[in-house]
Amino acid sequence: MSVIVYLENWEGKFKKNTFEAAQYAAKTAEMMGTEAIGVTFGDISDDASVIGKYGLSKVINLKGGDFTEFNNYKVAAALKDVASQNGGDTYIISGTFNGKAVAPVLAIQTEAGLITNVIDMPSSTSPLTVKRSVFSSKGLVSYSTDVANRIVVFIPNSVGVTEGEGSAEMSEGSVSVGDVPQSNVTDVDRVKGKIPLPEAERVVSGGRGMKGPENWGMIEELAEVLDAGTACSKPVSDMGWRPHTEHVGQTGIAINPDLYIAIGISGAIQHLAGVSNSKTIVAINNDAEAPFFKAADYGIVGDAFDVVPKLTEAIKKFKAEN
Ligand SMILES: Cc1cc2nc3c(=O)[nH]c(=O)nc-3n(C[C@H](O)[C@H](O)[C@H](O)COP(=O)(O)OP(=O)(O)OC[C@H]3O[C@@H](n4cnc5c(N)ncnc54)[C@H](O)[C@@H]3O)c2cc1C
Repeated sequence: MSVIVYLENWEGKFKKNTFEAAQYAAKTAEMMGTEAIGVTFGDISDDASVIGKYGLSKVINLKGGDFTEFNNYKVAAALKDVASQNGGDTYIISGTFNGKAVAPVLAIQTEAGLITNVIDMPSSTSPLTVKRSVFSSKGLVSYSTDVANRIVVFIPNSVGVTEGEGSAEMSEGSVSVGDVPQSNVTDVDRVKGKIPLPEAERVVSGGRGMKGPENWGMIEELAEVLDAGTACSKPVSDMGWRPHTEHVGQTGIAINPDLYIAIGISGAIQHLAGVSNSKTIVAINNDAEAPFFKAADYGIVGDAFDVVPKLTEAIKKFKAEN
């Protein structure tokens, strides 16, 4: 038995998600008394040895025509082949867009027990037992599988990363992926210069209380001083005030930042479904009865147009003095 971890890279670069997956796999392998092997695809421009700081010593790099474009069937087939070459029975995948596309295909290919939405390290590895978030984050369950192959898909930023010592060796591997279904990306509309929401450690979000798109400058300014991503409620993107890529909630993106600041958002259950996994929630609303205050760790009752510029200035001052 061994642990196989999908190490995603973005145009050859590793991000925090990759390190979190590496660390999750390394700790799971330690619990199982075995080794964890990372698998990454395509040309890597980053120094792969850095993965070792998160507990992995071995990374296999798969290159070639099969892996120049992302194809979830090919990635799944490759992970399965690496596992069969190395006695792998436990797969760790970060629940990114790509990770969520790979995991179910891999589950079918390997007849594995698939556990998604995991928010913590396993409490046991025999049988594999993990805590997962259910019903749009309104509940938690402990979930076990005793199937021979198992796949853990954890919610990004739910377990965090701690940098340690160590260095990983990356070697080129070869696998056979066989004939797999092909779906092609026909067009890419890239959002430039922004922190992608699923990876953001801090998010500043605006709702209908912002009155109109012309007022988003203060959301962006607060986001800039906090090095945060920007998000919005569904009506805001439906009205075209902000792009749909910023819509968070049950029907939008589910996020997991360390800090979520909700400005002029009422706190409807469908909105909370996508943001309530945030570690600290701050709500700013001029209605003291707004439901968001029940879900928030900190609340400011006040007019956003008065509070937000003052908050931005206070953070700027704090940063300048510290
Ligand atoms: C099937 C379904 C799925 C849905 N999915 C989602 C989803 O994924 N994401 C989502 O967000 N919504 C979703 N919704 C919509 C959701 O129910 C709410 O209607 C929506 O979240 C409300 O958006 P809001 O809080 O921006 O607007 P509002 O409900 O209009 O709230 C605006 C808030 O701003 C406050 N405010 C007004 N002026 C100021 C001011 N000057 N300063 C400070 N505060 C002020 C008000 O007090 C109010 O609380 C869904 C609904 C359905 C039925």
